Order: sequence, then structure tokens, then C-alpha cells
Amino acid sequence: MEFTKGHGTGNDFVILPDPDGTLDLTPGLVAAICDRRRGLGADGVLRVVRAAKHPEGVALAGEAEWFMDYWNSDGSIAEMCGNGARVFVRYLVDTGLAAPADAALPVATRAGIVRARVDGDTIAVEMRRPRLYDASTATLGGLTLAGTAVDVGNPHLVCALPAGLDLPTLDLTRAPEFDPAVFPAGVNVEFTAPGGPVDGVDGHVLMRVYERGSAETLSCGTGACAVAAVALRDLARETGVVAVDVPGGRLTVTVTADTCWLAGPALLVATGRLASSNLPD
Ligand SMILES: N[C@@H](CCC[C@H](N)C(=O)O)C(=O)O
Repeated sequence: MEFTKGHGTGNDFVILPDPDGTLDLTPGLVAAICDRRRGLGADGVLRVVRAAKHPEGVALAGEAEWFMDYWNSDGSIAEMCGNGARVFVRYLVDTGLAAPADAALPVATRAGIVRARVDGDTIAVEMRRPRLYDASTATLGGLTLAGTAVDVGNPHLVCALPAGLDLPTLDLTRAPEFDPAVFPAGVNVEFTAPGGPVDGVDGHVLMRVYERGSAETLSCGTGACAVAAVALRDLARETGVVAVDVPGGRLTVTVTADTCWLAGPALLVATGRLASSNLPD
């Protein structure tokens, strides 16, 4: 099985080309590939399949040639992955499966069509505008934090740290607890602190994340969009640009009246062949 490894601000993915949708990808196989000691190691898997050849992509085949079949490292499936979409587009363009067209390149996902623009190392994807819902809470090590529920195609809970708590030393080795009545399918939890002044943006936020299905990652693109939407709400703004610093680098989020652009570096780092005989069926 051929693979490519790539990442966007340290959110890393194993990319599996499967244009005709013949690969029997299972939760066990995905978890084995993503295992950082016994497999390749990754936060998730991106299967590259023609939209027309995937049951969840076929309805979008008229709008996009390729479907991003995204899996978390524990073998669960998610609706959307912002950094994954950016790395997916890097793969399409670098392998010649798509041209870096002037117009935005459409990609089918479980959360609908996203459109991408390529500018050197930077890839920006246009996703739905985040929808802010109710207040909820996350509990971490006995500490309960207030947060805002946000839908970016996948579910998020954005929690600002109270004064006195230090973002870099927060213990994210264990999953935060959340209200399953609010998040019946689980949730990605973002922890935030204010950033310093940055030229050319309306807001600057520092973020760490505990992802549903992948534990702590160095970056989460949809999480950055959720964080930006909450930051703009707190500034009493409907639209604007927010720099979101994650442990893996900087993402720039532009929230417009209808959509949300997520921009940052997306790179491929290796290609190779998986020894299928040493991985579970
Ligand atoms: N890292 C991703 C989000 C991946 C999916 C998430 N873990 C979920 O289960 O919703 C991103 O960059 O958006």
C-alpha cells in the first residue's frame, strides 16, 4: 500500500491514494497505521478517493472530483478536518491530480464542499462559517471551565482559561470531560489564552486542543476556526481576521459573512510503502 506523509502546522496525516475506492479501510487498520510506535504514526488518515467512487462523496461528484475520506487516529470517522483538507489539497496539487487553478479548487468532504487556494507553502481552505451555540463546560483534572459550543461541520467546545491558569503547562494527557447531552457524538475541546498584538489582524489567540478521536494534537484547523469565531464574538464583530497560534505554528482565520477561510502551511514530508502483512486486516 503506497502512502504519503504530510502535515499542516504539525497536525500530521498519512495520505492513502485510493482513486477507485477499492481499499478496505477499517478502524483497526487506521489505528494501526496511526500508532506512533508500531505504525507510521499520525493524527489521522486521509484517503484520496474519487467522489464518484465513495458512497458519501457520490452526491457531490458533480461539484468536486475528489473526496477527502478523513479518519481520526483511533479509527473513528469525522465530518471535517481543516488541516486535513489543506494537506489533502497539497497532495492533489503536488502529485498532479489537480491543478493549482486560479479559481478555488473544490474538494468534497462529509461536511460538504470546501474550496482551496494554493500560494507557495500556504494553502487556504474556505469552509462554512462557524455556528456558535450554547454555553457548556469542560472539566479537566477537577477544574471546570466555561466554554462555547461551536459547529464547524464537526463539534467544538472553546474554553478560555481564567486568569492564573497557564496554557503551556495545562495537562492534556487525559481527555477533558464534557456534557454528553450537548455533545452526543463527542467534541473537540479548545483551550485558549489571549495573544499579544499582531499587525494586520483583528484578534490574536493562543490555543491548545484535545481532539475527539486523536487526543492532544499540535494543531486543529476547524478548532482554530471555532476559536476565531468566539474571539470575534467577544470583540462584538461579525467578521474579521484572527491569528491563532497553536503549538505547531500559526493559522490565520478569516471569517466573512458566509464562510471561513483557514490559512497556513501544508507540506508533504515522505512517501513510501506500508508492509500490509504486518498490519491488521
Ligand atoms: N485536526 C482536524 C480535526 C479532525 C477531526 C476531529 N478530531 C473530530 O473528530 O471532529 C482539523 O484540523 O480540523
